[in-house]
Amino acid sequence: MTTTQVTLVQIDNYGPWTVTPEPRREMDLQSLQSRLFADIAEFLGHRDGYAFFTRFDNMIAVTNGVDGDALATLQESIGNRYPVTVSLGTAVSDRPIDALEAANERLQTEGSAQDEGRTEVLAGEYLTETSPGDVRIAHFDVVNVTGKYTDRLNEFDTFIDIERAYASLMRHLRREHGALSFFVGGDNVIAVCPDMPESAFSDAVDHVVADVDVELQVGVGHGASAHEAGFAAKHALEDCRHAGTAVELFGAPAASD
Ligand SMILES: Nc1nc2c(ncn2[C@@H]2O[C@H](COP(=O)(O)OP(=O)(O)OP(=O)(O)O)[C@@H](O)[C@H]2O)c(=O)[nH]1
Repeated sequence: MTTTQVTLVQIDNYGPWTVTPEPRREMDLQSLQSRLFADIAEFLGHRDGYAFFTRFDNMIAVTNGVDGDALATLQESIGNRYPVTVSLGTAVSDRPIDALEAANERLQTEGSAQDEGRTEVLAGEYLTETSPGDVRIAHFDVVNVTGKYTDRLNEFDTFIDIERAYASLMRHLRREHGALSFFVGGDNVIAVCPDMPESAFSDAVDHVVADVDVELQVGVGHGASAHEAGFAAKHALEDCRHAGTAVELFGAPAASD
């Protein structure tokens, strides 16, 4: 059974800050947001967590193995170095969407994202132990994106097709399984999944072909942390490339089939 620890990172009162005392230059906001994401990704990555940029003002992280003290250090360091602060809500569940819901609620009950009195909330529950079956990651990519898209179409039309495939996949996995899928660049989507049978991954690939006519392949891995599971998934994806298969599982077998 998977046990995913999810942390919601929310920039405090960011909307008002972006327009005070008047609207700020857009590229200044973009560089602030990407630097903040890079810092959070680096901090959590060194502790074997994964961070996803999602909307940048809110980011979602898988933090199995990271405790409240470490997150407090992250929060303090951001407060010292940036003109904004962050709140961090964390929760644990067997389904990633349920962990995120609970993490989100921890911030929502403390006040609005645009409440100037609600800053630097650090709330949550943290796993005290980790085990190899806790995190399951599925790493999807488009089969031969270079030959079919990058070397043939202009970048914007390629982007439209990749985003359509991402939207189709993320909705399907959210609806059917409570998984959280994130576009991570290029033609890659990383899905944080609960226990799912192998057939669920081939169903997801079939769904995207039928829905938007984009062919995906996927490697699936387990681990005690996001890094361990994600690394195994990358190896499984390499197996797809070599074997020409759509789905490969790495390590422990899927829960049931
Ligand atoms: N985030 C992330 N991006 C990757 C990774 N591997 C490749 N990419 C991105 O995906 C793009 C396409 O690379 P590939 O997926 O290897 O190319 P492809 O033509 O689809 O080849 P096949 O996957 O073998 O079918 C690269 O330009 C990178 O931007 C990865 O592990 N993580």
